[in-house]
Amino acid sequence: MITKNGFHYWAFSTFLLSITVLSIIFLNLINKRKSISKNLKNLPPSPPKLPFIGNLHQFGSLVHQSFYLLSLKYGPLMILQLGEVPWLIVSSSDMACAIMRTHDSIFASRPSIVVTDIIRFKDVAFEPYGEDWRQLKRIFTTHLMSNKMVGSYKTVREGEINTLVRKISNHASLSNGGPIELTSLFFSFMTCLICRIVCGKFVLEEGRYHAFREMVEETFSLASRFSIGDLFPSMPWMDALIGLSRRANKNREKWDRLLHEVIHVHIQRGESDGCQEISFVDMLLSLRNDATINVELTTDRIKGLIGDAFAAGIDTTYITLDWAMSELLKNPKEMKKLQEEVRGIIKHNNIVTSEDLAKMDYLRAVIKETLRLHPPLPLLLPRESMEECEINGFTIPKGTKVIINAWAIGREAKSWEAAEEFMPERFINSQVEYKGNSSHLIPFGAGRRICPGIAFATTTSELVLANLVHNFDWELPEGMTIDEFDMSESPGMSVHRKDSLRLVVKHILASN
Ligand code: HEM
Repeated sequence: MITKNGFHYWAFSTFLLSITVLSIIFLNLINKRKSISKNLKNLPPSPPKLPFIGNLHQFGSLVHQSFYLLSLKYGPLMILQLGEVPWLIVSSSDMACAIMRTHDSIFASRPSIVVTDIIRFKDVAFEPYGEDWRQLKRIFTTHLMSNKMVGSYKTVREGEINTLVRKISNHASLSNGGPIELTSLFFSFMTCLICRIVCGKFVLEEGRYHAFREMVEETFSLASRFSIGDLFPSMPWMDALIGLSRRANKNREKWDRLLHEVIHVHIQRGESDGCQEISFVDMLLSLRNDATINVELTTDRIKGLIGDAFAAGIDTTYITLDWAMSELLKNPKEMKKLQEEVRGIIKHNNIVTSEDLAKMDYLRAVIKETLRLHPPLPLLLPRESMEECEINGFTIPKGTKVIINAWAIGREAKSWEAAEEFMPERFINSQVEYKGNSSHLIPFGAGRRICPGIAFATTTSELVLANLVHNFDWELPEGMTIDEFDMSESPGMSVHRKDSLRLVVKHILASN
């Protein structure tokens, strides 16, 4: 029972406690407000927002183009509120340089993304910055994508190019001038090539190619958008409600089964099964006992590394081929110049080989110009800051999610004359390289997170393109004028042509 005094004592202490708690909350609020307004004062500008959706209403399905238009008004560093989450959008080469070079160590992490978090194994591309990522990237770069390894894929690459050229020749001789669908040919070519390098020829022979192709298509369609959970983290259940989480989990299970089977088959066959091609999977399995590797190569990590090669290597490279051919058809003078270069160098053979590429400056310029105008990942891959820092007088808080608009940077008026035009000549005698110190040409990103597949992707694209323009003449489908040839983009994380590329193969070299 509470006495009168006791009651007073209880009431008084409750009163004191309440005052203390309220004061703490009040002081906290004031402090928070102070720190928010301190940060707000220095934050990059933002377009006006609507309640709840933020700036989501200000862009259409081609997000990189909408970001570009907004950046013309709000500047090269702007904050867009995507639902509940603020994102820093970077749209100039100077600001990209500040993020990916000057402050690279701060911006080298990746944010969590709902779908990729479900689908991925322990991989390189989406692993947050840290020792695990460092070790996995070293393995990926040294044992799959080093210049030496890229050189060693010569036979496989040229074999697949031969098959591609044969398919096109057959079409040309049988089709009576009907158009050939190049987009799906490029996709098949890249899937076969990556399959052979990563898993070995026998995987292709055993029909798993179709399974990989299906998986890559499904993964890209899933990973190509922000989920509701990314935009509104307070409502993660929405993704389950609309079935996205179930689709992503199903995709993960399918990858798991496929990769498990590939690893299991490799372990059973061993390296000494008489197959001449030592694949990336063989290499990874042998590295499990290598004392120089500073990370345990668990099955999850091996799956992650294989998954990266498929997810990062196929789509990006075949998109480059699609856009390069499209630009050459849209610009016949440039096509002629390229054919003259290639045919001038390759006089007697009908297959261009890796050794011939060194002499083809215009060809290299065509691929660079294609990647400037059509970076396959126009917004690169997202980054996240690990500390607060200051850029261009603005405060960028720790944990800021960052998008770098390579598509906009490829069109920046101060870096590129007649930026919208396809002019490969601009790269002849120019110092601009993908890995160079400038941040004008960044289709592969830059800094610690730079794409490890540059040498592989550029050699492969150059070689395919050289063979296509050397062996064949190309025209638009009958009745279509250059002005009618549609160069529209389709929405997504990787940006394809809206329509698949259909062209007429007009003439085949006599030697074929
Ligand atoms: C034209 C073809 C390609 C393009 C345009 C491209 C573009 C990119 C871009 C923009 C990034 C993010 C870079 C950043 O955050 O700064 C990236 C990362 C990556 N790419 Fe590529 N890529 C291509 C081909 C390849 C190939 C052939 C492979 C391997 C088979 C590959 C493997 C990777 C990996 C593993 C990462 C993650 C790197 C990391 O997070 O540290 N890419 N790529």
